[in-house]
Amino acid sequence: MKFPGLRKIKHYFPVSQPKPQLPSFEVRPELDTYIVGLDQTIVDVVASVSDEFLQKYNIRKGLSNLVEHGKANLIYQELVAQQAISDHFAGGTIGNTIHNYSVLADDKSVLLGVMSANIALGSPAYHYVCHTSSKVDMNHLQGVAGDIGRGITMITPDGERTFVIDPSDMDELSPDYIPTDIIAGAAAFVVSAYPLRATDQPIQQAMFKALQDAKAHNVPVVMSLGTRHLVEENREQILSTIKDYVNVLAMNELEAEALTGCADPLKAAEAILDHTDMVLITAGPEGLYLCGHTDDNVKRESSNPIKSASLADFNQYEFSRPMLHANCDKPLKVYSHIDPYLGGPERIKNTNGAGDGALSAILHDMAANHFHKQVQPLSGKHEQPYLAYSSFAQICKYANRVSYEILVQNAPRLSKGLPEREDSLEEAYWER
Ligand SMILES: Nc1ncnc2c1ncn2[C@@H]1O[C@H](COP(=O)(O)OP(=O)(O)OP(=O)(O)O)[C@@H](O)[C@H]1O
Ligand SMILES: Nc1nc2c(ncn2[C@@H]2O[C@H](CO)[C@@H](O)[C@H]2O)c(=O)[nH]1
Repeated sequence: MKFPGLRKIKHYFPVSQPKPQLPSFEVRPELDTYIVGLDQTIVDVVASVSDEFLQKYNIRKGLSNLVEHGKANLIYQELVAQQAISDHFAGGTIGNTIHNYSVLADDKSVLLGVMSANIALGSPAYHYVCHTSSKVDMNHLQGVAGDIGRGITMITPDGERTFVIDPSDMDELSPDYIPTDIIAGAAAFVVSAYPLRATDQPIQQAMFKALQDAKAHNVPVVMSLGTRHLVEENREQILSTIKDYVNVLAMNELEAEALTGCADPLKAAEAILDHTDMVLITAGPEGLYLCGHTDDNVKRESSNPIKSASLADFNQYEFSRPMLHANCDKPLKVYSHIDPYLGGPERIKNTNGAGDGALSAILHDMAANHFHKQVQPLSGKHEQPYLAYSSFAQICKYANRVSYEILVQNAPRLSKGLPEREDSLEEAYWER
């Protein structure tokens, strides 16, 4: 607006400066750096159980078991009677990932999924909202009449977690609730393979609409595989989805084996890189692998000890930065591995979400690159269209560190960021 006439003293409001931006929790695509996640909205009901309890209900240990409502209720009631339930946490593999991203990056993300339209105190939806970062924008969720999903998370004495999923309305997400403009402006779009087992449910179409939007707007697509038997049972569909849409694929070593037939994570990564650009394989006490592509012209040699396993000298170029295969003149496969941070915690409270934590660190690095490119487009860091801000080796360290933080707490979601001194994507800190 033009100022109405001149005044002797200062203008009453600035006319030449842009209107100051008021803070907003809602993501504004043209102003914010953010990632978007699509998920089945699930609350984790955490309970301690014995191995016999799992056998009694014929539940496959270590996996995510989809069961019908009646059986889930029976299990839930028995756990209540045994006073075995310790707490309710917000869950969902992608919900966890974007929450953790928002905590790490101290920045916004958008959750696409369903939410109970009327939230009663103590309901699954109530617990979900209470335990989600305020930086996760939930304005685009679809209201539903019923409950969100309930994931009974059973922790056996060895610290392993096993899920029984009661879906309720979690798969009702309709393609009408996929905001193309929000996806188009994102630094990354992240989804899991879980909706692929929701046969004939609206969430599958919603997921493919979101994938198409991301692809159409060159937004990197990140997919996590969920759980081993999901991959075994939907292998062909998962493979074709990866080939058509996915740039970064995350999984644990069991899921990698189910997908490729290779029990060896390096060999599995090598095979998967024929279909996608970058791959994260977490391997529990063996640490994690981050593998991908870089252009031969910009490859950088590692100064770490060079390792050989099923691939000789596999980490030779781990100081390179990840690129999309399509952006490389001469694509080179790059492999990096790291052992658990400090050898792993002395006592693991539970492993639930450790893999999701690693993925959120990768997303943070990718979003940091997107942000840096927006504010410093001429920087030497963007001479090539890199996929992430840091090198493979550096991202490994960060991802590993975040997993450790999840292992030493009781929940799959970070309640706070890393200690301030470590809150850094810079290589310098980690070298000390
Ligand atoms: N027993 C362990 N000892 C040391 N570190 C561990 C252990 N288990 C997990 N980690 C760390 O956590 C990371 C991720 O663990 P894991 O491979 O168990 O993930 P995941 O199976 O995908 O988990 P989730 O599906 O619950 O998110 C590992 O790469 C490693 O750094
Ligand atoms: N979206 C989704 N998340 C799941 C499923 N089963 C387990 N999880 C989540 O996986 C997380 C740990 O990786 C937990 O917080 C669970 O809520 C599922 O079927 N769908």
